[in-house]
Amino acid sequence: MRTSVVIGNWKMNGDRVANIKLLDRLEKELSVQNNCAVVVCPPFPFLSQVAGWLLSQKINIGAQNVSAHNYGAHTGEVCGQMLTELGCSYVLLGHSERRADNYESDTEIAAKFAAAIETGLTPVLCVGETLDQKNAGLTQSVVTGQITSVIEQLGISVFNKAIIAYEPVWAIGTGETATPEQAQAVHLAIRTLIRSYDNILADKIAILYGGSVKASNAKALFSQIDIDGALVGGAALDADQFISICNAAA
Ligand SMILES: O=C[C@H](O)COP(=O)(O)O
Repeated sequence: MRTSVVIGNWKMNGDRVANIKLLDRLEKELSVQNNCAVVVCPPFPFLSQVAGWLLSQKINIGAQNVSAHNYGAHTGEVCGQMLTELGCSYVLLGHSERRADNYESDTEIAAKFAAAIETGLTPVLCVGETLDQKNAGLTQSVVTGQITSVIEQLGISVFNKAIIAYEPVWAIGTGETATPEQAQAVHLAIRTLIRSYDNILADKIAILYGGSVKASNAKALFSQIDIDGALVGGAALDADQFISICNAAA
């Protein structure tokens, strides 16, 4: 039995007043179960505020990015040690918005993955195909390539302390969700890929779905055997929605 994980990616949203309103509701109303880890990933400037507010520790904190480097002359970067010092235990890596907006390559993502592991953060490796790739029948080869790139650079064992999030790019922020069956097929392919390297790890690793997850579709997605939770964007900013999604996963 794998532990479910629901991660709220706030992306570049929030302000100090709205954050408190949202966190206050989550702290009061989330009945976190042992079989479901809940994580929120605010923008860097709010990490300290969020860490100071979440005193019950039933909600974990993640960052949306990390530098591949340690301390030093890397202007504008934030290293893993700084994130752990602020209370982060997770970090999103390779989100499609960073792959597109910041031209992050698989090689760079693997370097960040290594830095995350070294500093005690749990990397959440985001993978997924664009609409053109989907229409060309390339979904599984794109996703396999993105994961294999990390395995080839770092070895399979780093995935013992990692999460994979399948996020079809065409479903992100569009309101269009992969059907539970479509998502399950890709999740199974990912687990089969991991199984080809390590059978025990394949049964253990959490594979999350992301892409327009909401209260109304969460239960059906989570009913699929290889969907272990969600990486939630827009709905993570709405307390009612996010709490419902967490309840559906628990
Ligand atoms: O990181 C979250 C994903 O990009 C999904 O975003 P969304 O739920 O707004 O579609």
